[in-house]
Amino acid sequence: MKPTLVLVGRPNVGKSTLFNRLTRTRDALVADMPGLTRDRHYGHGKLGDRPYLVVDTGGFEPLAKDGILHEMARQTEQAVAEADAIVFMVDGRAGITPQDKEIAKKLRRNPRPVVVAVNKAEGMERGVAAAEFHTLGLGEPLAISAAHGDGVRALLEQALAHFPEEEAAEAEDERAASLKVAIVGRPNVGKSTMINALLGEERMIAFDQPGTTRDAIGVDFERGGRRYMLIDTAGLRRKGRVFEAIEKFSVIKTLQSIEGANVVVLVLDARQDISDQDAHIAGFVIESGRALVIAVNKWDGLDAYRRSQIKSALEARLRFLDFADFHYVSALKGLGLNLVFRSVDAAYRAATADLSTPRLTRVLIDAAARQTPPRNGIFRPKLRYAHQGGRNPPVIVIHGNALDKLSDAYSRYLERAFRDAFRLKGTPLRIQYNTSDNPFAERKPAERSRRRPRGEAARGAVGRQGAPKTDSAKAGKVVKVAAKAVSGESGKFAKSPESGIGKPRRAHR
Ligand SMILES: Nc1nc2c(ncn2[C@@H]2O[C@H](COP(=O)(O)OP(=O)(O)OP(=O)(O)O)[C@@H](O)[C@H]2O)c(=O)[nH]1
Ligand SMILES: Nc1nc2c(ncn2[C@@H]2O[C@H](COP(=O)(O)OP(=O)(O)OP(=O)(O)O)[C@@H](O)[C@H]2O)c(=O)[nH]1
Repeated sequence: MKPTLVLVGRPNVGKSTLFNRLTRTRDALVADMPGLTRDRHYGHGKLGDRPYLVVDTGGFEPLAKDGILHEMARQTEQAVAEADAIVFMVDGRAGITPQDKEIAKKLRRNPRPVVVAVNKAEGMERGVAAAEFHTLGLGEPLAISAAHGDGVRALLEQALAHFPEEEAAEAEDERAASLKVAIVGRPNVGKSTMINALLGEERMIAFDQPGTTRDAIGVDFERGGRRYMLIDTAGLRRKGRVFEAIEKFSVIKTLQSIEGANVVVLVLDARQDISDQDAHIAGFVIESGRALVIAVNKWDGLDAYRRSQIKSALEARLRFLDFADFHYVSALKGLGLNLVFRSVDAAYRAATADLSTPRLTRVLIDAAARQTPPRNGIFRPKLRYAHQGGRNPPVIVIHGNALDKLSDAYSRYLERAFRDAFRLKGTPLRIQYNTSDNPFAERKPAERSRRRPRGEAARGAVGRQGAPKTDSAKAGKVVKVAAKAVSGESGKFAKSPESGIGKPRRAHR
């Protein structure tokens, strides 16, 4: 399982700046999906090949006794208790404050590894910046600059040092005997009721004790002749011979169980409006590349008018989930769960499908024949062939020329064509473009200006020169999804959850 890093520190030390830096590549994956907003508090990151999850706790207020700050402190304490490693951020310019000491006191009692990050240390002598923070009693502090990136790699290396590198285990897991299912959703949507309904009905096979605290508890069960493992999200506890879901909502458990699952069942509450939290959890599932089934719960006792109202509201708000099956269920009455599991199976099949190169290419060529990729300036994108670049989620790599000039709308058109042809229902799908050299890219500027075509076209050609993609284009590898992440790196990041952190230009599921 991916290790989870939790960022703590008093307000304004730079946690969200660091969070953005640690998670910046994720933006490219899920941008451009209508209606999808992202939570600024949790996301994916990578150090080289090593993936991790990161959670920004935002204003940790250990001194608050009641009200909203108290609630925030409670959530932070829960995150700290569930973290794999903690990054404790302090402000190297402000020096130690009483609040820092208070937080340090709590962290010293925590058994998890803690790294002290002394932020805003750019332009300062590293040793000097970090020196006074030794007195926090949490080991060697590291001087960093979240804004400029200095020291961030060393910080990550230290924070992740305790965790073994993930090996090819995941690929093996894919074919494991039982299909791993996570049932997730915000508090009170009925997850526990659903889990109890599932487990209560079914014969228990085994109960896996957690080997370490990082391993989620899983419960095996059989349904319709197939084996599943339900990954613990709601806090499954054994009560005599039955299992009971008891614990309260936990962000980290939710993230980890999504990561550990083959298929995620996202439970929504038909009687409540869709909230940002619902959309954020869904967004995280897509980011993780997990197959997804939606269960709209509490469907019992609603009249026809109310039901149609709810359906159209869901459609409007969750358009970015149109690749997934929606089921309208009642966990309380045990209705509709069979259909949910049928979709779970189908989504997993789609996620792990083998897509043959000849068929992919045929679908691509047919799609291009039905609708030619529109010209973009002087560029006429040309689609040549496609092959599968990965599974779970499926990755389709398309080869051709000037593919970085394809519009988002055309990309979505291609995605629909692949989804229809291969019946890829319930799984995110990633499309990558591998474009051949741009004939203008290698020429010297002088030569280019001599040969410059007129008008729009000329501006297009010159404009490309400074684009961040040029290097990778030369290498014959423009992977569109990655392009923006690079350009979003510098400068100030917005903090609003709606702001999309530097708005990637385009991306694909
Ligand atoms: N000089 C300098 N300023 C920084 C650095 N990192 C963050 N800042 C600034 O510090 C201020 C606070 O940064 P945030 O990332 O919002 O801090 P935070 O800890 O998330 O704050 P809360 O959300 O209130 O908890 C902003 O004005 C940042 O621009 C850094 O490395 N160097
Ligand atoms: N009418 C109706 N009520 C339901 C249904 N499923 C759950 N509920 C009720 O919704 C409430 C919340 O259900 P839980 O199963 O505790 O929800 P949860 O998502 O596990 O909530 P947390 O434990 O807080 O994460 C309870 O009062 C349930 O009885 C349903 O299908 N129909």
